[in-house]
Amino acid sequence: MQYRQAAIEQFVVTAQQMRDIEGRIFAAGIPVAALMEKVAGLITHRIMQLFPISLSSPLSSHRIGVLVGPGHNGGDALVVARELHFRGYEIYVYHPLFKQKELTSQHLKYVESLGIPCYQSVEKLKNCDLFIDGLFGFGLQRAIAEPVASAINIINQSNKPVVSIDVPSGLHTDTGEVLGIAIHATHTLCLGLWKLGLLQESALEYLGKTELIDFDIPLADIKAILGESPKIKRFTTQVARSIIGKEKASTNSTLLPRKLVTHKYKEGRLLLVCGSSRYAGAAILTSLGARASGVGMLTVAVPESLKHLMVSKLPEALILSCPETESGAISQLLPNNIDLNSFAAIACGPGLTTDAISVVKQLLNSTVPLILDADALNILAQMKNPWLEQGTIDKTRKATTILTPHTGEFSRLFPKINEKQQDRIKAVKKAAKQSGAIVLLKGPRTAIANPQGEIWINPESTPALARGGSGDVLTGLMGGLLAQSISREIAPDTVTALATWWHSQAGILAAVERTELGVDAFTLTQYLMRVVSF
Ligand SMILES: NC(=O)C1=CN([C@@H]2O[C@H](COP(=O)(O)OP(=O)(O)OC[C@H]3O[C@@H](n4cnc5c(N)ncnc54)[C@H](OP(=O)(O)O)[C@@H]3O)[C@@H](O)[C@H]2O)[C@@H](O)CC1
Ligand SMILES: Nc1ncnc2c1ncn2[C@@H]1O[C@H](COP(=O)(O)OP(=O)(O)O)[C@@H](O)[C@H]1O
Ligand SMILES: [K+]
Repeated sequence: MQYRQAAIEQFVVTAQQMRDIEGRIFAAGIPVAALMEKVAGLITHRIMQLFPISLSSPLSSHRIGVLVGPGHNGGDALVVARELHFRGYEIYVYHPLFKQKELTSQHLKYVESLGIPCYQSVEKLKNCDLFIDGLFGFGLQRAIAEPVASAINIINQSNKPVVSIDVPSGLHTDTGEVLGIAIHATHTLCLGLWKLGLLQESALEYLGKTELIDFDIPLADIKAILGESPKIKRFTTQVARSIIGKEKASTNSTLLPRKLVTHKYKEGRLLLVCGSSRYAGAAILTSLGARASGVGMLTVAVPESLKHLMVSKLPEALILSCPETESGAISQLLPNNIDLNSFAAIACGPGLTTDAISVVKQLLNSTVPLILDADALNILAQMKNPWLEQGTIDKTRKATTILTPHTGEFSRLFPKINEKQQDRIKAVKKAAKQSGAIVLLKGPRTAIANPQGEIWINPESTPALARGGSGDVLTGLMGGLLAQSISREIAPDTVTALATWWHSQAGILAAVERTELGVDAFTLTQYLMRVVSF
């Protein structure tokens, strides 16, 4: 059961994949109507938990407006309407379109026969306290037209809670794009498997709280369509925990438990290259992110003028003071005697300024797993390196390369990928294939792709992280994890996703305790450890 839940929460489907899975289970014999009853029963149960008929209910009355579209999303809504009616709720149905699928039309007929008022004007539902949105699900094909568009507008203006069945009506199931207008839900009960569009940034403002209603689609049918190892997955807390599961914890259980017999160099040697006299704080924040990862040995290369500051902030780290340019950036060389290939991983970029170009070139020539962020990405973009278009960065470097752009850095690095902005998942997939690197596209729904087209999506985050310096923390944390992962055989794209998950969860925890405005980047570093002491 636990295995099923963990697996099902990871899967992500397009509308076509959902249709294909649905097709298999119908072909195997389950009647469409039986499945609809089952699904709608689960939705009813959940709505009754969220909005019970009791003194503790968030509703002032129990009048519920049910919005019914022409397809099976509308059919689900009608079964929910019928069941809630029998449970004592006062139901009003709005069904704007005459042409309905057969099953939907039958349910409407029965609902009408029960004396439940059914209207073609949404105005008649104006006294309802709650709306259930069954206008369109994954069958929405084109922009919403009148009269439904105006009805959605009225519902959105009402400021009442709205529970959307499967997806908020009006959102494209795959891209999350708004097709004309969309329902602003307060709750989205996604049916069976997570729809890709619900993980796209453009959908976020419309979703409200999201949850999956598992209706027991056999895993074999899911795997038959998505493959044994699905290409797109959500990086859930269970995934993070399963990484622990691969190791036997010798002492207390933390994210990456250690063997009893070990030493600092076995627990990861990380080199950070960051900071300038202009952006000294970036070097500190990146280092504190790395510190929180538990990395065994941290070395930080900074311009020589930052050395004392860094020593005072990070007494445990080895600070390499590098010669600097007139502008205060790290210049041509790290100290000559440094053997870059002795590190398990290198992370470079925060606060560098674009004057540190020679250093980035030098690091690209190393054969160590390398994370490039911030100005290192801007430098890479300026270099117009052919690797970015030939998919050969990893092969040429003979080591993993991880690029962590936000949207602006992404468009500078990959100017030719002018996918419709909505489909960030498609864009990051193309970027990874085109460059041969692992690419992490930052934002409210960060997505990570490897060159083989495998994608992790970080499903939870908080706008509290939209704050200068929080990306620097991520780079350090990721560097520390990457350095430690080498001996643990965790794939680098998984490490990238693990760092992203950890960073977001720390932001969420900090925002709960301190509000969204209380999560400055330094504070964020102080919350990281609390997330993973499971
Ligand atoms: N998969 C599963 O396992 C299960 C799925 N279930 C449920 O089924 C839902 C999917 O049902 P669905 O395929 O009938 O599609 P749905 O979204 O209701 O609407 C399609 C209808 O709308 C129409 N239409 C399209 N665009 C339009 C527009 N702009 N303006 C006007 N009309 C438009 C289109 O007709 P068309 O005009 O294109 O011929 C068609 O009639 C799914 O989301 C879930 O709730 C569960 O019951 C059981 C398990
Ligand atoms: N609205 C948001 N919701 C969730 N996470 C966000 C949001 N905005 C930014 N973030 C996260 O915060 C971090 C910001 O990184 P970045 O843009 O590089 O900032 P900086 O360079 O100032 O450190 C990224 O991890 C990003 O995913
Ligand atoms: K819907």
